[in-house]
Amino acid sequence: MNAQTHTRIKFCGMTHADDIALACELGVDAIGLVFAERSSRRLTIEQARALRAGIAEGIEVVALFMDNDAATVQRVIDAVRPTVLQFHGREDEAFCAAFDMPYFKAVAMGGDVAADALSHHPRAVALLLDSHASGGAGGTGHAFDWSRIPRESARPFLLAGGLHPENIFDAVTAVHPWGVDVSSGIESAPGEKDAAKMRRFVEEVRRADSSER
Ligand SMILES: O=C(O)c1ccccc1N[C@@H]1O[C@H](COP(=O)(O)O)[C@@H](O)[C@H]1O
Repeated sequence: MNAQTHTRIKFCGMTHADDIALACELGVDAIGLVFAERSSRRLTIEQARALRAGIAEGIEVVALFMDNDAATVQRVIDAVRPTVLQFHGREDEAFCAAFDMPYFKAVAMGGDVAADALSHHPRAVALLLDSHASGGAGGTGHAFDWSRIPRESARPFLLAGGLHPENIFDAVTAVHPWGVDVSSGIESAPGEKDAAKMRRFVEEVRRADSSER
């Protein structure tokens, strides 16, 4: 039995104000804005500032970076005012912690997973387990083998990678993550969120939460 009754939900790669309004209405916990250079969901600072204005109070605003330089990260912090940073590349702990903000750090679960992978980045608020191999890029849209998640980890983690409305119930009931993070699984095309998928994703997480009580 899982003591946690509310799995946190992060919708990532939001690019349109009306999708953000729906995400807020659906009660997600966090909204991700992407600044990774090679992403089809990448925003300019001006776009992100406009979208940020539509994010309801109390919802975490997560700025996602992948090996961006420190000056870019600081510019985004100053202009967009995220509440959490997410580092999805090869950033080391000193880099991630230098901005003096809460952060999520992506851990590559797709290749050889080091036995102590979940003990890295002790200052991260949560680790984010994604399906890319070490050194590769995240946001692949593919799931990894969830049985690779070390059972003894006491760290909070967000499950990510290839989640969608059809597999999220199984994911939550099998893995009991602190939170889940989804991008392509609630889209109709890269960067284009799908309202029906967004709704079903949230419903399925809440159905899994109820079944755990
Ligand atoms: O969303 C992106 O475009 C992205 C770009 C570069 C690195 C990570 C990215 N997104 C994150 O990737 C995972 C999994 O995404 P998906 O659901 O499999 O599409 C998730 O943590 C996103 O935040």
